[in-house]
Amino acid sequence: MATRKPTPRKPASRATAGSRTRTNGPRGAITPKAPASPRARQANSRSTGSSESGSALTAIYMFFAHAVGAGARALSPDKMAKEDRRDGLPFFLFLLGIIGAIFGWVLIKQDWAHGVHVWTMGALFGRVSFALPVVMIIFAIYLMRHPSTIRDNGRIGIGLFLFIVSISGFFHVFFLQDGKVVQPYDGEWTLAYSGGIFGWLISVPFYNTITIWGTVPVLAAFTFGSLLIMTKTAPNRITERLRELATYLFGESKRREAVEVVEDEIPDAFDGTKVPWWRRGKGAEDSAFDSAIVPADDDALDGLFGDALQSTQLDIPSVDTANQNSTAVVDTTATAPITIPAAEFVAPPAAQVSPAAAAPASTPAAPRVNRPYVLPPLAILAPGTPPKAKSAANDQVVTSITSVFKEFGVEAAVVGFSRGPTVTRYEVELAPGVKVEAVTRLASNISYAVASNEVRILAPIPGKSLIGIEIPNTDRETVSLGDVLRSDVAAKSAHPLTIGIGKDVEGGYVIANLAKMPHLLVAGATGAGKSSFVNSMITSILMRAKPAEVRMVLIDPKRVELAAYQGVPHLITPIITNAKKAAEALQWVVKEMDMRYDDLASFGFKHIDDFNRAVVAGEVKVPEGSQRKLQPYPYLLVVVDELADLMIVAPRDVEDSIVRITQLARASGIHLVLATQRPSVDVVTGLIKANVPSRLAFSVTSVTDSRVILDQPGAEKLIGQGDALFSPMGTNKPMRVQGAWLAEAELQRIVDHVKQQMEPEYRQDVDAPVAAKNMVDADIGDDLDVLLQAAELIISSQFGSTSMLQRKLRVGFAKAGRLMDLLESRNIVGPSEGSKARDVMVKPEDLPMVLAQLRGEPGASASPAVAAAAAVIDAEPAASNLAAGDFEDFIPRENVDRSIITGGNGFGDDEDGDEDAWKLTGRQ
Ligand SMILES: Nc1ncnc2c1ncn2[C@@H]1O[C@H](COP(=O)(O)OP(=O)(O)OP(=O)(O)O)[C@@H](O)[C@H]1O
Repeated sequence: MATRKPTPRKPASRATAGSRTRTNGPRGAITPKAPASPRARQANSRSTGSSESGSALTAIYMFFAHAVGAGARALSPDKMAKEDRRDGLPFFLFLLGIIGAIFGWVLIKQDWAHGVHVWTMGALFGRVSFALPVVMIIFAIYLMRHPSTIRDNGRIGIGLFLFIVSISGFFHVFFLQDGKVVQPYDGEWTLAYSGGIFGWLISVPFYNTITIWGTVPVLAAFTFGSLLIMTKTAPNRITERLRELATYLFGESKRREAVEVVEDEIPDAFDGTKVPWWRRGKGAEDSAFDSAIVPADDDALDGLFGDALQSTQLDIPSVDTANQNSTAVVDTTATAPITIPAAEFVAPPAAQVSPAAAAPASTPAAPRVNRPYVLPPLAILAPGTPPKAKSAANDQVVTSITSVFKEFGVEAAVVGFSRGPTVTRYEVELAPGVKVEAVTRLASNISYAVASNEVRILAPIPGKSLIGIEIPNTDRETVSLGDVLRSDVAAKSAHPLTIGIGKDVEGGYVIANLAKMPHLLVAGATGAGKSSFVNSMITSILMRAKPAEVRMVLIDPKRVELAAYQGVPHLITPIITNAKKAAEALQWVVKEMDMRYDDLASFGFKHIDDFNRAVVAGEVKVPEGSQRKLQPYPYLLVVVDELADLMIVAPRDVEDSIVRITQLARASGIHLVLATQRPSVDVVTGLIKANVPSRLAFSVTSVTDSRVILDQPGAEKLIGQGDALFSPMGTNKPMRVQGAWLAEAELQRIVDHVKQQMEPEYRQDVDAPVAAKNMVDADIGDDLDVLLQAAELIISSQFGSTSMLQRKLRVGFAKAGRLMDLLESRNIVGPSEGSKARDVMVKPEDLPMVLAQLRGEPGASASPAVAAAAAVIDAEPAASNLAAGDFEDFIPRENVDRSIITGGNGFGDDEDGDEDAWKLTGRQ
């Protein structure tokens, strides 16, 4: 066994000290960005000079760390953005491993080197220490390749440590000295050749009580447990995991294929490709659906080991800039996303069919895409202007405010400020007994002193006993969407509807979860930054969500704002640019919502997330005999870029649809974003406002507009170009944010990326539920019966005369003229030719079909003549509205109000009453 040797103390203490300094290096280096609080920043800047040499060392250290990290990632299939690297700590482990190998292996014959080894790792872990360099290097490489999975890496680290300690325990009970278990007082050399301190700690309590016969099973249980922790395996899934491991190592056996079809249908990625379980948690932080791919499993593990991350997320925005330089408006608890196993959006059954018994015909199995859907890399987005903690202008403003207080004899002082990208908030403290109004009254004097008419006073700053004076920066900073999405808060939020909003006044990132809003009203004057926000929002979703997770309906009556997104696979219909069709699309959304609710009700779920989770877990069973294959529903995001345009065309319908969607859609995973540059009461009606609880106000021209959006003044004081007040549901004090900016080139790159991944699959089935209902055109109104008679008369007689209609149908001249107009608008008769009878365009054999069409019956297909005529009519709006594309597939033809096409006045054509061609025939 081990022989005692002289203790080489010096090398050991040197090594320890070295370790300590190195540990500090990388930790400091990987701390994200500067703290947000101004005082902290000032403190930082004071200490900057003295730590210059330290930062040079850190830079050198990080240079080598990144070089090794790059080597570790060279063969990895996953490419990583520069900003996502976390090489500092893993490099430290790597260095330890190399040093351990040098001392423990290469220089083992040198007494001094051997001594160093014994006094460090040897004394701690015993004989296992000889294997530790390999373990450390492999773990370091793993960490370099998987930096974002902090939660998983922590778990694996704990499991690995327990594993090593358990093995040390084995060594400790089997490598005895003089037949006895080694004790610490036997010295380091003896410990090093047994199980070390850790081996002693874990084994001796058992050895002394239950002898070696009891200790070995206990140590085996620890070892086994550590493997379960490392591999994230709940005890009830061990056999399944072993089978998966066998599959991964040796491929799928034919016998298994037959048995485990169901399991194969729970894929990890969008396209259904399977990923070994130990990598499933990988996407937990950045891809919602990955995190819950095996929900039952995760729950079991979370129950065992806790899940601090999920349980600590809050419902309402939390401002924690001092700690993380980020403001989270994120909540993923209630609407925790689920895994969508199938690639495609699958239509629910028709509304009138009992959802549980719906036929599979309405839910066609979409073709499975073989290629995995890859989200765009964050590196595609450029960084913004580096934030400044302060500038000379800030000191100047502090002096100006202080002199105003002095001049007016107000006992108050500026005690600090926090500089945001657009404005700086100066914090003013009042002397005891001084009224808050003493400062608020001075608003215009302060404006005058700082030469800015956009001074906003907060009395008090929410959460602080201080008055805030917000004054625009003369040197604004651009907040890039890339920086916002790369922030820690964004990385931690797994929800696919999490979007980057921008930065707050303290320089913290503001991230929001659309699912929690659950609907958003965005308003602001023209040029204030509304469209830029809508772009950032949609791009955030393209960056973070796969089409199977989020689908979108984009309504862009202005035709240019959202055109860039045409063809992205998240769309369920081409971008809608026609206001009338947009109103109809909203009605379709209401139907989709109703169908989702039918499903929720019939399967007994309250929220679509619960339903989806249950579908993924295979817990939802369709009734006996039903062929329906259940699929999870993606979130549906409906974006209206100019609400005013819709409200002009069909105010009642649009308002009805919006109100219905906003009242109910939350639980069905449907979320609405309404943007307008006309925040007046006729556009943002009381009903709409009452049901859209989250608001984002950009600069507006009047205080009235501000009240319409936020129910309070403030937005009129904003300075435009993305400066906004954000009031998510549940907050009464809006927070000031600078919206994230996205350059057109970046947007184009992202759109190109997602378009390359997948073709859009526009909904083809939407006609089905609507077509089942008779849809009489609005312009026919109550005249359907008489119009049918008129059509029958004219088509069967092949004689298009208004007089004939007057006589045969016993209607007045005006009514007969209107009927003729209606028939002309449907291309049943030709245009008026003075006193001559009109041409009849439809043959008698097509009469039944034409009557069915007029009745709005489902399935009524047009005759070739009518179809050709209809095509000409349809070509008119399509030609002027190319982006509407295939929207006819989306809204059934029967639903289109053709009165806008006819241009008829409703009172007959140019028939002048003396048209009497009918009389000429001599018929009665
Ligand atoms: N977040 C931002 N950061 C920096 N500049 C911005 C930001 N948002 C908007 N801007 C600037 O303001 C200009 C107008 O923005 P945007 O087109 O979004 O306004 P809008 O409110 O949509 O106007 P409109 O209603 O006329 O379309 C942009 O061209 C850009 O220069």
